[in-house]
Amino acid sequence: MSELKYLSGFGNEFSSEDPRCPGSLPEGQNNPQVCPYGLYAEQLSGSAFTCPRPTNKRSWLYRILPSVRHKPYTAMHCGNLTENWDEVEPDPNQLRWMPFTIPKSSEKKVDFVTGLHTLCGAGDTKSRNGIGIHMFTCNTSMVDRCVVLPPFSLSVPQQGEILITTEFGKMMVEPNEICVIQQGMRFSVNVFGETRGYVLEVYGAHFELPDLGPIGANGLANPRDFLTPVAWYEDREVATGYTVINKYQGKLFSSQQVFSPFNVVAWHGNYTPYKYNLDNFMVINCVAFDHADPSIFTVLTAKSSRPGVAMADFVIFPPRWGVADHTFRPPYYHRNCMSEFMGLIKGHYEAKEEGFQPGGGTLHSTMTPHGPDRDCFEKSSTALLKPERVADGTMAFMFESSFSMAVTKWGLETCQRLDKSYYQCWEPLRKHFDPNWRPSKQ
Ligand SMILES: O=C(O)Cc1cc(O)ccc1O
Ligand SMILES: [Fe+2]
Repeated sequence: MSELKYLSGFGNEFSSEDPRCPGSLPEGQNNPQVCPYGLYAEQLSGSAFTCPRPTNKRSWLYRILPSVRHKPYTAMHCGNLTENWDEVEPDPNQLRWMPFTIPKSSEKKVDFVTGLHTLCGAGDTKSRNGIGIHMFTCNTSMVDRCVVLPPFSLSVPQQGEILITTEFGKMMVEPNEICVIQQGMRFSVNVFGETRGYVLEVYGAHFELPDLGPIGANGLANPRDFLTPVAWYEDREVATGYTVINKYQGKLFSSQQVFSPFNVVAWHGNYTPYKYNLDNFMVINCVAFDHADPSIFTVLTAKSSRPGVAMADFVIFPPRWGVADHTFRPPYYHRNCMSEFMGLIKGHYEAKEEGFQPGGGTLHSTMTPHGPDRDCFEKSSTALLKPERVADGTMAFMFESSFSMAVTKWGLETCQRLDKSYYQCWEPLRKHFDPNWRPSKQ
C-alpha cells in the first residue's frame, strides 16, 4: 500500500479533493444547483447548527450517491456490545484484567465490529450523557461492511496496526497512535493479523485539546501533530449488498445498500476524523520536588458542562525524566472522585512492575483506594534520587472519567480475564510507623 497522505492540524477548516477529480469541491458556495462531476452535496453536522463559532463543527461531503440511499435499518445481534449498566451488581473493588484474549483466525474469523466487547461505562446515549469503554479483539478485515457510532470514539490500538477507511479518506493507525472517529462518521477497519485495542466512547462531547493555562502557547499535544486523512473515493457497486451497521441508542442496526459508502470525492469542513502519534506528546513534569497530578499528561479531554470536570480525559504516561528531589516519585496512594480505567500499550507501568500487562486493564472506581504495590513502595522510598529515565519503552494510558462506571457481565465474568488476586499486591504493605522518630538535627 502506497504511503497515505494526511492534513495536519487540530480542528482546522480543511478541504480536500481526490486528485482523480480536480475541481470537485464547489467554489464559493456549499450547495450549487449542480455540483461538479454530478456529485451530491451532503452536510455532516457534528454540533447544533446554533453552537457558538468555537464549538461549531460541520463538514460538507461531495459524494457519488447520498447516504440516504439505503434500505430500512433492522435490528441485529449486538454480541458483547452493550449499554446496559445494570447487568450485574455494582462492584467497587480494584479490578485488574489480564490481556484480553484475541480469537485465533484459524478457529473463528472475527472483524472489528464483531470483536467489540463492552467492559464498563455509565450514562445513556438517549440523553447523550455518558461513556462506554470497550475492548476490540479481532483477526479479520471488515468486508463490504462499515459501522457508524453515535458517540465520539477514541481508539487505542495495542497490538496490530489498523487501516481505517472513512468517508474522509484512509488512516493507518499503529500501536502508540490513537485515532478519533467522530459522531456519525462511517468507517470500516482492515487488520493484518491478530489485533487488539481499547475504545473510549463519549456520548455527548467532542474531544478537545486541554487548555494550557500557565504552561503557555505550546506543549502537551501540539495541534500540528494531529493528522486528518485526505479525500479518497471508490465508485464501487456491490450487487450482493453493502452493510452499514448503525449503533443507535446502544443497540446495533444494519441496513443494506448497493454501493460503497466511501464514495466521497471531495470534502471541506472542521468536523473530521484524525489520528495522533503519542511520541509527539511534549511532556511537562516536575523539575524540583513532589509528584504532579497526572492531568499534566492529558492528550485530549471531553468536557462535561461543569467547569474543569471531564466526561472523560485521555491521559498518557509517556517516557520522560524523573528528577524530583526528596520526593517519593511514583504515583501516590490515593482515592479519587473520578474513575480511572487504565490500559497498557507496551512495556510496564511504574506503579506495578508485574501483573498489569500490555493488552490488559485496570479499573479503580470512584473513591476506591489504590497506589503502588509493596515492591514499588519499598524501592522508591529508599532509592538514590538521581535523574532517571522513567517509563522508557512503555506507554500506559488512562481514561479518567467523572462518571461512576458499571462493569458489564462480560467484563466481570464472561471474558474470564479478571485477575482475582489483584488486591494481594497491596497485602504485603507493612507498617513503618515509629512513634520515637524525631526530626534529624541539621
Ligand atoms: O492510579 C494511577 O496509577 C494513575 C495515577 C498516576 C499518577 O501519577 C498520579 C495519580 C494517578 O491516579
Ligand atoms: Fe489513580
